[in-house]
Amino acid sequence: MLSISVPATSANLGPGFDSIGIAVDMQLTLQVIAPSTHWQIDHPFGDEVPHDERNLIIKTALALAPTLAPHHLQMASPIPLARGLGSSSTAIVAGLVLANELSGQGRSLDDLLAVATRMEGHPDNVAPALFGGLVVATYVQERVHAVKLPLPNLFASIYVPNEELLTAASRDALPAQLPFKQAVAGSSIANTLVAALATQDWATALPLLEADQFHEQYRAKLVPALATIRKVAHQMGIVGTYLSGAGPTVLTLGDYGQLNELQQQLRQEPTLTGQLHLLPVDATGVKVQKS
Ligand SMILES: Nc1ncnc2c1ncn2[C@@H]1O[C@H](COP(=O)(O)OP(=O)(O)OP(=O)(O)O)[C@@H](O)[C@H]1O
Ligand SMILES: N[C@@H](CCO)C(=O)O
Repeated sequence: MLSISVPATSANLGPGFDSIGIAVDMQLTLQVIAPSTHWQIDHPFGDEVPHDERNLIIKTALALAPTLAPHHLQMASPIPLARGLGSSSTAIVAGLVLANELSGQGRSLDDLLAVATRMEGHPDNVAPALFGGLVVATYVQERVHAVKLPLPNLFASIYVPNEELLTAASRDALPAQLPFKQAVAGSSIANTLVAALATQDWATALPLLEADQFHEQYRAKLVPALATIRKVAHQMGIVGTYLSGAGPTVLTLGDYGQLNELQQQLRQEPTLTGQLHLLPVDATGVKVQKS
């Protein structure tokens, strides 16, 4: 039996808009049950997510391998939909890897990254979903350039609000243009963040995660939990909180003990009625098992 697992991912890390992402240890798993007369995928998401070839996993697989024979599939995933934890990227990566395995195309992960980025529009979720860890990537002139950085020995405190926020809706909140001065400041902050992440200089990196100029200030009104969690964390001397992907999830990077204490405080906040997770980084990315 073929089994594929793909980690959730958190994009942007503040100023790394559309280009930095980190994989966390929360996995979508996809199993191939058997060949079938038609495509069918069993999953726990109800009618919101299709069970036939309109499903994003199957649509993606057929985009890569249009003549693929139909199969009965089973998907399980604790990754919430449209919450900023890369659910659409996990589906795209699972679909591409499924097609690659079943068709025997033998494409490399770099090749799959190029296809996945074209489908998703930016590489910040799909790159760490494929490679694991912390990845900095860009998509220019139809080419993806991706660099995996040394694995951070960090944990993620993840607050998932109860309400969905579709990426498309969250991108609608962004301005069409940025003043030149703000763009230069944003770029200098992002450059320094990447240098700090690459050298594992957390004292520099963690405050810069909170210094984004590109998107958070425009999206903050959609995600009141961002200000609440930053305030509680700052009162405890903890920095490193940002809007995960397009939101509404809010993520704080840090060490396990510190984040455990943070979560105890967050549980006392009456407005934070969503789910809390405390997870390690996923180092591996997509995994394929054959038995
Ligand atoms: N496992 C899945 N199987 C099929 N479709 C999925 C799956 N996961 C996500 N999707 C589709 O992707 C949509 C969510 O994509 P969207 O880009 O808005 O959010 P996200 O990927 O969870 O967040 P972000 O990109 O900000 O991290 C869902 O509404 C659903 O249509
Ligand atoms: N970089 C993307 C991530 C969600 O796909 C955004 O913030 O809109």
